[in-house]
Amino acid sequence: MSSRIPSSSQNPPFPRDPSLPPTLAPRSPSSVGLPAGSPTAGPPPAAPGTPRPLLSRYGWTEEDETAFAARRQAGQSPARVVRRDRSRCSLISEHGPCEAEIGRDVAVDPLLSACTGDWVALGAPDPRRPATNDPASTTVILEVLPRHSVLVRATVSGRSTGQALAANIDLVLVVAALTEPPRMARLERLLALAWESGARPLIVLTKADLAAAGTAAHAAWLPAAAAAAPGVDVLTVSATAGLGMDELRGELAGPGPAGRSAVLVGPSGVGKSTLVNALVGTDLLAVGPVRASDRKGRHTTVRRELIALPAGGVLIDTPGIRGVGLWGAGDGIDSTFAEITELASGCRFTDCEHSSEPGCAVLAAVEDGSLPSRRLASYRKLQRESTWIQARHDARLAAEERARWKSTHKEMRRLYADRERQGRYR
Ligand SMILES: Nc1nc2c(ncn2[C@@H]2O[C@H](COP(=O)(O)OP(=O)(O)OP(=O)(O)O)[C@@H](O)[C@H]2O)c(=O)[nH]1
Ligand SMILES: [Zn+2]
Repeated sequence: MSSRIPSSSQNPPFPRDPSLPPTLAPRSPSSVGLPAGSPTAGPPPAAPGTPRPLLSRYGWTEEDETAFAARRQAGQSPARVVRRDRSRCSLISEHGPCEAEIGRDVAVDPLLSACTGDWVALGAPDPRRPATNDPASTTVILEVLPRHSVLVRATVSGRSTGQALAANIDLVLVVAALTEPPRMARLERLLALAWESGARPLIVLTKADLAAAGTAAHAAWLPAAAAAAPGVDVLTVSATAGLGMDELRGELAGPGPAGRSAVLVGPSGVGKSTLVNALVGTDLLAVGPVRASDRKGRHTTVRRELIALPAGGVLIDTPGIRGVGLWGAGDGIDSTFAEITELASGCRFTDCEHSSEPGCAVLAAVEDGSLPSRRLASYRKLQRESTWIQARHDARLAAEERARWKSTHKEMRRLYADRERQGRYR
């Protein structure tokens, strides 16, 4: 069996979600209960405070339901984004999978627009919009509900804005292989990103069957993890041998009925896909049943990026998360380097950069050996990177502002010219 999850470019069939009842085929959006042009249409309102059984497997809580009560009254229904495409999303609604277009009131900023893991309000589209034959246009994402956490990356291309990759996550699984020597700087970068998201990082050391406790590789890792991530839990697992997997399942299932939502980050080859497959079970790549109506398989939707796990909890695995850069990770860096942040409060100058300033408590700690100089160097490097990305972002905002003014001026000049002409020829 291959341990690899297909990439979206391979366009595999929509994998069946093992958490769904076998009879629950994906429905057309109209079966989500929201016929077009009928703003009050929708599923019968639930008693406030009653979570929907299917959505609760995806993390919807009673508190969420209570907060949604007014929207329910207005005929809207909640859903979670399973995958974001250009102008639409694949979602899990309380009746099963569906698709919906992103409404015109949803922000276009990639930082704020719907991303995998977002909870959204579904409703009927704007009645002023021309009707189409596209079934996804009969249900629209009216709003992205407030997030409790979001993993953001700097966009890789020319545009220097942040891009939300995964929302409403509770855990960031920072994955590394015990068979490779610890790479501290990489670990610290991923931890900064994790803290910045608002979720809790958990270090997962894979391939324990190849580097069992007592071996040199194993022995190097635990102190390294403790030094790079003070206070962060470390789990040692082997997906292939089943070691430590129950603990991991327990972490994902969490204490409550809704489970935890987790994303995986880590370099290529450390065993993320193998981990996903082991957690999800072999069902992940199975093709759904053939539709009775037209005997067609479900070939429309590509890879699902948010999966409810059979043992509880939700796993988010989007291609974009695998190579993340930092974005505005100032607080995340401070959490990752908590001991430096604490030392810095003892520096003489509040804007101390801990490079050569007199009275620098951080440099003093390096001097007396209580702070490894490697740790300070890593901190500085991440700070520089984060500052650079922020500056690039600010520069882009300034350029956009200038462009807006330019076009406003042009428009005003045109208006004046028009008026002048009209005056002249009146
Ligand atoms: N022995 C052993 N091999 C493993 C384990 N987990 C993964 N592997 C192997 O490690 C290799 C890489 O695993 P993947 O799951 O593809 O790694 P990945 O992190 O998903 O890599 P990318 O998809 O490139 O990001 C594969 O050959 C796996 O079979 C494990 O627990 N034990
Ligand atoms: Zn200092």
